[in-house]
Amino acid sequence: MSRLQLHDLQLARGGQTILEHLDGRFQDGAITALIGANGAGKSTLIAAIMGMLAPVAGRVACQVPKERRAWLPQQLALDLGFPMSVEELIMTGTWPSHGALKGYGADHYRRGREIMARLGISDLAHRQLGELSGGQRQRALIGRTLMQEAELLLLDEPFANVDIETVDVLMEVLRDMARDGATIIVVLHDLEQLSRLTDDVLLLAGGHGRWSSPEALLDHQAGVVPRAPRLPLSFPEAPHAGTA
Ligand SMILES: Nc1ncnc2c1ncn2[C@@H]1O[C@H](COP(=O)(O)OP(=O)(O)OP(=O)(O)O)[C@@H](O)[C@H]1O
Repeated sequence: MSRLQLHDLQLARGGQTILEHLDGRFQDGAITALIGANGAGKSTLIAAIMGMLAPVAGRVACQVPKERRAWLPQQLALDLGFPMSVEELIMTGTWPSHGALKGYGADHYRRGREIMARLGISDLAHRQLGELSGGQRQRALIGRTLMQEAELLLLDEPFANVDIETVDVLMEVLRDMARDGATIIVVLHDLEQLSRLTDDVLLLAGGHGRWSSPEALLDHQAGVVPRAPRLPLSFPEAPHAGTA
């Protein structure tokens, strides 16, 4: 089953085509790695999937309701300087379905506490976001998507500037969300993380997309540079239009 499909998608930025003839299905309950060199078009594709960028041609078919779609940008892109506690942030996860003005019920608060316990941040509930470490902040942000009951989750380098223990916790939570049927797409640059976490790979290169498996990608990388720790090093040639 796939609730997110790309059909001959063409995307442009500033009048310049960035990606074209992009096809494929993201499987429900699977975690897909989105990889590619800087400027390959990863953020552009994410913007299109989130409905923030209209395609030049083709389409994104997404059956996940808007209130169940969540997008977690790179931490650096987030302004977390405004006064808000960890608990308050997590509770905002109810906004897309419940509205921002209705206030929260006892059930919401109970779920919020369960989520913080699961993420190991209960003792930080009343801490301001600006006073958190990178790992603590990322746990809180993932907590918000759990509160939202996100069924489509896009994450841009979620493990950057995050401690090893937090990486383990977050990977476990993401795997659980996928097991519950969520479609998860994660921009990654780290091969080890990719092989631990993901089921599928969508590689962007040369304006095209190519689907692969983590195993095939790792085999290819091992042949190119033994013990290569980081992506991107070299990618298999992306097929040209019509040959995919
Ligand atoms: N608003 C914009 N106007 C014009 N060009 C843009 C705009 N945003 C991005 N681009 C260009 O589109 C191309 C794809 O950018 P995109 O941010 O999607 O790549 P990326 O794969 O996410 O890169 P990175 O790994 O560096 O985040 C780049 O050449 C970039 O310079």
